[in-house]
Formats: sequence, structure tokens, C-alpha cells
Amino acid sequence: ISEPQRPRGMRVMILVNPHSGRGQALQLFTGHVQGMLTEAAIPYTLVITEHQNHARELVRKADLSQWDALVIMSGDGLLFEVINGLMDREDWQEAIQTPLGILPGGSGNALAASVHHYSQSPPAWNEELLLSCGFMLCKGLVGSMDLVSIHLASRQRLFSFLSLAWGFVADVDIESEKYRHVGAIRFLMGTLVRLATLKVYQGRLAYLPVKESDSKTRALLDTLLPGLDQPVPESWTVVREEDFVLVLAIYQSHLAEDLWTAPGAMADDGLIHLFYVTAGISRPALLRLFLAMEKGAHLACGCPHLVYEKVKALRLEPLTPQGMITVDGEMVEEAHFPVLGGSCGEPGQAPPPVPPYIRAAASSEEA
Ligand SMILES: Nc1ncnc2c1ncn2[C@@H]1O[C@H](COP(=O)(O)OP(=O)(O)OP(=O)(O)O)[C@@H](O)[C@H]1O
Repeated sequence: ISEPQRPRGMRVMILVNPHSGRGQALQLFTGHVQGMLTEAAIPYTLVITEHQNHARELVRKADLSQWDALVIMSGDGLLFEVINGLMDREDWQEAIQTPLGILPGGSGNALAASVHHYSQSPPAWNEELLLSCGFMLCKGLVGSMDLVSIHLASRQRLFSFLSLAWGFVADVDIESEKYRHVGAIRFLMGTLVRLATLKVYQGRLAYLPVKESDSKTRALLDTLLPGLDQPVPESWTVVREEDFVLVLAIYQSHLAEDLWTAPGAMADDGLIHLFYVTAGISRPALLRLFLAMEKGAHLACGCPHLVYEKVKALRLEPLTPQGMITVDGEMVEEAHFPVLGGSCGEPGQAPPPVPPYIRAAASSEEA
């Protein structure tokens, strides 16, 4: 994160999803953030999103020269829309350099919790986290952030800043949406419900491990991903097991405000932090992992079913049609044998121009 550098005359578009989280994002904005922006003399334009994909369409067409920053007051889903809207543009190479901000208004708030963590502040939740993110916005603190390019078997191509999940985590995320009104505790409720009906998900997983000798390249990385109809190269590791409880690729430190999932992750480390849990884990052991995750201590549990690898790219091929796949917490496929490939890279280079479903690549983002 760079030195305070708020440019004079900074103009900010703030997109608020009034239905996010417990449905109080607008009240939280007026109660906690508006005054800070006024005191910091930051002019802003408030846009209340009216429907799904409103933000995506807006940023796809916006005159970005009018804005110094686009700020999202919602959960991570609205930022996912904005990033993909920017990447839809013909001028995406420039558009994706627009500084983005996040103000936590959802129930998970993974990126807000991660950015707060990167600022080396002690953990904060709820309104305190909102104040911290509001403060960073007022100071104009900007850093770079990796994007992961995801290529679905349906030929859809997505850009992801947070996570790709399949199995337990994805199911809990989607199934617990109905408890959104209770806030962050929805994940614990969803975890307990899903534990009661614990499932095994069959699939194939392969990844390109990071080697000690790997330099922090800023090169275009879509070449890392073999075509989905091709076998993975020999440099890849093919996971022997095909029975999983969960697969989670995460590229930020937090999966939610109280889930410090990838303790070593940084916004621009150029890494995909890949976790998977193989079948055979007991319900109490799985619950213990999630409880330990609050303090980032799950890897110290000594659980033989939990595997953690730092990777540059991965491929996931579910073999049974049960289980959802989420990208940044949003459901992308209800698995009917999709194949997924994702790769992550450093700032500086970006993928080739659209059409949007060609090869996967990595790019960077200002956050
Ligand atoms: N006015 C609206 N009405 C309905 N849906 C909307 C509206 N504005 C945005 N959305 C959609 O709501 C979805 C969820 O948004 P988001 O993830 O930001 O909040 P959330 O789901 O409450 O957060 P969390 O996942 O942390 O609980 C997004 O896909 C977004 O497109």
C-alpha cells in the first residue's frame, strides 16, 4: 500500500447495493461513511443499484475519465460485477487500472477484511471494519491486486479477485444466503446444516505448483493453461484422490470477516492458495478446521485430510453432478461435468483482447 496520496479533486463513484447483507448498506453508508467523506472533502456520486448486473452494465459503458475511483458498498458480489464489467470493455487494459474501493455492506465481506488485514491493523468486524475501509478510502491508499482468469467448460470466461470454491464451501455459501438477514453468522449456521448432511464430491484436480525458483514475473500467464481438451503438462501435479469434501482456491487472506483462510496471502503475491479436503474427514474434524480458521490456525490442526499448496494455475473437473461451483461467492455452474481452469499472475500484463471465452490469463487491479 502506497503512501497517502489522495489527489486533489478526487471524484468517486460509490455503488451501493441496498439489499446486500442485512439490507442496511445504505443506512450504514449514511451513518458511518458519508460524514467521513464530507470531512475529507471528497466529492462523490452515489449510485444505488437497482438490479443484478446494473453495476456491470454501468461500468461497461461509463466514461471512466470522469472518475478517480469506483467504490463498492456491498458484499463481494457487486465488486465481482464491477471487475467483470471493466474487463468486458474494449479499453479494458486501461479501464482495469481504475482504482477500486470496497466498503463492507454484505455478510461475508472477504475483500474488505483482507484489505484491512493487509493494512496491518488489528482484526476488526462490522462497523469497525467499515470505518477502517472508509478511512483507507479517505486517505486514497491504493495498491495492486491480482486477478485470476477462469475459463469454464461452458466457454464462459470470468475474472476473479477472491476465490473459486467447489463442494462444502460453495454449498454453504449458496445455501446460507437465505439466512443473510442474520449477518456473518449465516456461514456458521450454513456450516452446521451442511455438516449434518456431509457429502463427498467426486472430481479430478490438477495444479501447477509454485517452485522456489519461480521469479515474480509480470508476464502474461494465460500460456500456463493448456486447452481444456488437452491433458495437463508434466510439470503439473495431478491429485491422486478423486473424492473430495471441498476444493477452495483463494487469492486473498480472508474468505469472510471471521475466516482467515490463507494466512500468508497478500493482494499481489501472484499466487493461488489452493486448499482441498479429501473424503474420510469426520464431521468434528471438519468443524474444528472451520473454527480454527477464525484465527488462521487450521493448518496447525494437523488434519491429514487437509492439503494446502501454493499454485500458479489449476484445473478442476467435477465428475458427479452434485455440488455447486462459486467464483467470488457467486454461483457460476451447477456442476454438470464442467471443467475449470484458472491461472493467476502479477500486475503489468493482461490477457489478450476479447472474445471473452478464449484462454485464461492473469491481470492486475488497483484496489
Ligand atoms: N438492487 C438490487 N436488487 C437485487 N440484486 C442486486 C441489486 N443490486 C445488486 N444486486 C446483486 O446482488 C448480488 C449480491 O450482492 P453482494 O454479494 O454484493 O451482496 P451480498 O450477497 O449481500 O453479500 P454477501 O455475499 O457478503 O452476503 C450481486 O450479484 C448483485 O448483482
